[in-house]
Amino acid sequence: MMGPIRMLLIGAPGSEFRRAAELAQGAGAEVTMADAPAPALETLREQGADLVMIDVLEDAVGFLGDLRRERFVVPVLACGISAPAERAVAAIRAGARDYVPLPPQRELIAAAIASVVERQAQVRIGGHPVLERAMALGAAVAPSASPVLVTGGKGSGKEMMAREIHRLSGRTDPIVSVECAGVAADVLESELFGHEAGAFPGAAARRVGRLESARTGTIFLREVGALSPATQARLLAALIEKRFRRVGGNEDVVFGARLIASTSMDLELAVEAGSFREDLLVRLSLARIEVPPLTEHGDDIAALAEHFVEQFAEADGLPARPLSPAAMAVLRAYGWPGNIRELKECIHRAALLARGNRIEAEDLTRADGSPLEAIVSLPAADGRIEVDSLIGRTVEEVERELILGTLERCQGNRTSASNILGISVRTMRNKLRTFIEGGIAVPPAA
Ligand SMILES: Nc1ncnc2c1ncn2[C@@H]1O[C@H](COP(=O)(O)OP(=O)(O)OP(=O)(O)O)[C@@H](O)[C@H]1O
Repeated sequence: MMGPIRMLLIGAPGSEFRRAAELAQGAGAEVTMADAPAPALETLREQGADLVMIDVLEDAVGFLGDLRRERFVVPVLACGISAPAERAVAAIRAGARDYVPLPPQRELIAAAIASVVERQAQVRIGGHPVLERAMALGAAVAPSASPVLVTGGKGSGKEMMAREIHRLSGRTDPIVSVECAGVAADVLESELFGHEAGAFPGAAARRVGRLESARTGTIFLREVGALSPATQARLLAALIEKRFRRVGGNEDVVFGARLIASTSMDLELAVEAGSFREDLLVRLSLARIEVPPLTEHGDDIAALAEHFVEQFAEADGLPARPLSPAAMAVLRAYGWPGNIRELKECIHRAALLARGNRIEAEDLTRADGSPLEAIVSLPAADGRIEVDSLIGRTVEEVERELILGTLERCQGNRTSASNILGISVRTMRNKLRTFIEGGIAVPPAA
């Protein structure tokens, strides 16, 4: 079970607020209403929430301060009925993500929920054997209680894999996902293990952590390599003893959830560098699944791109615009260092920027705005290759130059170059070996 988004609405009950709750429920959220910040904090301590919305007529700034002091990590939206601008600004300054005017618009509430649901997206695209092999491994380990380490490049689909393993595990409690990178060590410790009243100066009351709220479901730790040494030690002890204590507590809490951790860093290197515990890595690595980079299942690019086009069109309430053949060729030829997430963001930008009734090659850009087209090398626009300059050369020569030229463009990256050329990495390696044996210089591997 994935579990619906838990949304907490804080404000005096009124028709606008009821409307916001109805819209949120309509968008798939499970809504809890609190008529003031104090009972809302109680709810957060006991059961947490995925998204909070607070009326700026309440003390939103004070509430955001309480969240910080009690080390909660939860996105907060401010809202209000023609509220004075300074109240909205103060809430944003105090850490609210955004301001939603009331009465609420369906799209705004849906977008707010979608930003949280993004992580829960269920539709999995792609049938390339390389990805299927990894998925089969995930399915094989799903029923066991053993921890799983999911490795792979940034944005390659590690969380997607974790959710798939959870889905196939048969566990009825939810999967709870925690981001470990970029969160202060003490905040993360409370987030994971909870704390008792008085554990630290801001700890006004007991708080249940995510390991506890996952019950017998799955706890997913994103970028586990970012855990502090103290939290690593606590986590290892919890895995061994199947129980833990809340921060500042002396009562044991049963740890019944299954742990799945992801990393895009090389944890063996982190062990060598002394920043990650070897005993924890050994325990996490009992079941290890490598999610392949997008270029290794390049045949899935078209289906993924079309899926994202439809997804964004639906979210914006617009008709989906197809990708032109030239745009598709650029997508296939690009190296995708940021993998599926980069592809998804690229399609999102293109869907917003495209002016015509198709998404064209020039609509595809990287996050810095540079056009993808300029980065990839493609045959002439009409799809035909300029042959005049090639006449007189042997097929073998042309093939060699094409391979070496592509490899150079890819800064030596064998996988990207093979994908662009439409050959397997093994064929690429064999060709390169022949070139080297023939005394021809080959760009070093990236
Ligand atoms: N097979 C797939 N089909 C459809 N969408 C996918 C697929 N794999 C990943 N995605 C989407 O791509 C994005 C990145 O995936 P995900 O968050 O699982 O990657 P990650 O490797 O965990 O990322 P990070 O390295 O940032 O932790 C998400 O929006 C996810 O929904």
